[in-house]
Amino acid sequence: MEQKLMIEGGYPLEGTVHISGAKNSAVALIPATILAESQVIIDQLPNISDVHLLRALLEEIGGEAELDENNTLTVNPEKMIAMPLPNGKVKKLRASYYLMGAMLGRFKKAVIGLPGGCNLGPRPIDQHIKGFEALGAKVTNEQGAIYLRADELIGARIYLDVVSVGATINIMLAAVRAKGQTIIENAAKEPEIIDVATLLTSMGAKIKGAGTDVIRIDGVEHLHGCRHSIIPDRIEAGTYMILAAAVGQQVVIDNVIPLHLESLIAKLREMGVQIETKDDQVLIHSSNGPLKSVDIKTLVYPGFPTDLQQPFTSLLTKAEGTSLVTDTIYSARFKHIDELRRMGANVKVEGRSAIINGQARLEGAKVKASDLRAGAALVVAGLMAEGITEVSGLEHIDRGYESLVDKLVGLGAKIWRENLDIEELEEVEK
Ligand SMILES: CC(=O)N[C@H]1[C@@H](OP(=O)(O)OP(=O)(O)OC[C@H]2O[C@@H](n3ccc(=O)[nH]c3=O)[C@H](O)[C@@H]2O)O[C@H](CO)[C@@H](O)[C@@H]1O
Ligand SMILES: C=C(OP(=O)(O)O)C(=O)O
Repeated sequence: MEQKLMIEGGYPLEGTVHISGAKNSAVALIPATILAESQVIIDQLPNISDVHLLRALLEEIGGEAELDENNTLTVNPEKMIAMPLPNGKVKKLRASYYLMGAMLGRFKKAVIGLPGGCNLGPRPIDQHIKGFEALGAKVTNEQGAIYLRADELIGARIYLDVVSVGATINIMLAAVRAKGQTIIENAAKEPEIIDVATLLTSMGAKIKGAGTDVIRIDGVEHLHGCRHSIIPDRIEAGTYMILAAAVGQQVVIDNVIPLHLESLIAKLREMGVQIETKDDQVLIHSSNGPLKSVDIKTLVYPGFPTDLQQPFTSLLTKAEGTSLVTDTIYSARFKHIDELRRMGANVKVEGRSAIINGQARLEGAKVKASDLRAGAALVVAGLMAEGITEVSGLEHIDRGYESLVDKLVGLGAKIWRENLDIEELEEVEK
């Protein structure tokens, strides 16, 4: 049954919230297991729909993949085959494109339907394809599916024209099984890339420089099983930090790597939020006075993450003064703005920027999450607003936030799920 989120705003948050494993790592680590020749175990995966879909995709290609109640995934990749996946589950998430690199690496061929995921405007994969071609693959697009074939993969020097997390990881997945050395120049430096490189290295791959903008990979003939523990989700952690800054009294964000969130911490401090960092915790204290407006520009890591732009915009509706939010990664990532306006926010979008006039009095409304982080933005707004906010489009939020309701209830929020009524179901089906 389709559901909606109900939020009664105005209750302060207090307590500790535990952060799950990183979605944007998980969605690459799971396809990476295809490359091994024996059992791979990944601990602490987030319990989210993207993980369930990818687990099921591993079974579709003949693997054994079991997720237990502790969110540990055990994959036996031995019986996997190069099954074409032109349609179906691959269309439901963006990260299914990692099956291209992993299957190309292992089987030297793959057929993968063009990926889905959040609709943030165009999400090209030309740099992934450029990389696969440089390694010797023939790549064609036939009726919405990408066909990849190679007699053999041979290491190459690949310069990325745009810094891309997806292309960096995908090329790495194929290159670990290529002959000779691959050098990825202008690589992305996100922590999730280091996490994937750590898993591959535990499997026997030879990778140097992950986390810098030049990655060197010496291909190997065999990759073996291993056990890996995923990094914490910096975007989930950042979302709770924003929530705590918006409506928190004293909130401890537990299981986080503060270094991964330096850009957000700096911006929150600039707004007047009091933050303490420990080894694996961030503490947010309620601010003494009103929050100050700030400008943000999303950039590749270690810049301000595009995935936190939307929830951060909700927080800025509360700040004193005018803020400017510019998304240089996804210039159309502003579908949450109309919904925030319905709740009383004074925001307008001009080109790739949103201009936010602060100190708005938000009021509960019926709103729709158009994508994952738009959903997070509406949860922040709903908790700040007076009255009840109803958020539909929950399937987007469930792609990326494990136990959102339970975690927020644990902090004292009034939030619950309800089934959609018949009229709302008809509206969804239109
Ligand atoms: C650099 C960056 O912030 N990446 C974010 C991006 O990753 P995601 O992997 O989706 O995007 P990429 O990092 O690959 O893309 C970064 C930029 O390069 C462009 N591009 C990408 C690949 C390509 O072949 N051609 C091309 O032009 C994209 O349109 C985008 O403007 O969204 C994810 C989900 O929201 C985030 O978790 C990532 O942190
Ligand atoms: C947009 C996101 O996810 P995806 O790229 O998987 O759609 C996200 O994590 O914010």
